[in-house]
Amino acid sequence: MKNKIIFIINPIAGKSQGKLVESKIQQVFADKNIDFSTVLTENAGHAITLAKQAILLNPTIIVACGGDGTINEVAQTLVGTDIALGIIPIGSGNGLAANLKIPKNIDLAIAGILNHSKTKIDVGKINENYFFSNMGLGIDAAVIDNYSQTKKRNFLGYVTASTKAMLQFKPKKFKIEIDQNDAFDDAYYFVFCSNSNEAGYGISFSPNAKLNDGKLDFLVVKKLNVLQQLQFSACVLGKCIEKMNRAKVIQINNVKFKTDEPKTVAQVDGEAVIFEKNSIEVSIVPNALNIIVPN
Ligand SMILES: Nc1ncnc2c1ncn2[C@@H]1O[C@H](COP(=O)(O)OP(=O)(O)OP(=O)(O)O)[C@@H](O)[C@H]1O
Repeated sequence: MKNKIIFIINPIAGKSQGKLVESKIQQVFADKNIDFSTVLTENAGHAITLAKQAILLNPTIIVACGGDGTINEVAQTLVGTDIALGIIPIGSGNGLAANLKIPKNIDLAIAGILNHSKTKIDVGKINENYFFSNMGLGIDAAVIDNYSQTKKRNFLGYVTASTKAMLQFKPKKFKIEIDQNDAFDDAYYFVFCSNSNEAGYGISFSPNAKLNDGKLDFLVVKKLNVLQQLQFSACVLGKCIEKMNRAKVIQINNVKFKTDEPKTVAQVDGEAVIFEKNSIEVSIVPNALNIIVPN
């Protein structure tokens, strides 16, 4: 079947290279006898609308050009369809693209859209929505919440947001049910479910996670004092959190979080999301997304 490719480009992702990417795509694809088109997002959430409109045109591939937030919006609409997701990673963190070994170099990433293989990956589900990389309810959610309020969409922005979160964060109380069994009931510093093995910038909280193992890697860390928080940061950098005795790492199918708080701030694929329910359910949907990766 002849490919028809639609590129959805976030112009403000990462270093705001969206327009440059659009012109490079047009240069590369113009003489390739491939049916393609490009469209730029205009605001947060717009990629969902654009992807729904794109699906009506019967493409074979929709390419998300942006970071994990843009990928999340585009891929939401593709779960369970035959249309494959492509990625040109021009975000700041680019965790999912790193796991899929999609190059950050724009020219190489575009070349990988032309010369690709198809595969399937698992998809995470949080209440009614999907995630593709990871979600969290602890300090990471506080970091992302701070980051969403900063204008610096780069590593320095994350460092500033992390420092502020470390100074202000109060552990969150959850009753946690795993695979239909009561498992934990405590106050937590870190609560994280991951489909992918990278969270962005080469940082990993779940180095053993696999995108196609039909499982989520679940990590909880009980509340920590200041020294233990420093140990946690060192363990994140050393990719060995599971060695901390206040941490538990388990592979799971689903998890339910119950809280007495009226609102819970979560991070979902690196974007802050507020849940106004006292129950949050997270599960894995195996092989639910077609994806293309460079050959
Ligand atoms: N034109 C736009 N103006 C403002 N925000 C936009 C626009 N288009 C998309 N967005 C929003 O920008 C946010 C950030 O996008 P994205 O996650 O792709 O980049 P990033 O945060 O730089 O990368 P990463 O998530 O990999 O760190 C998303 O929430 C998306 O909805």
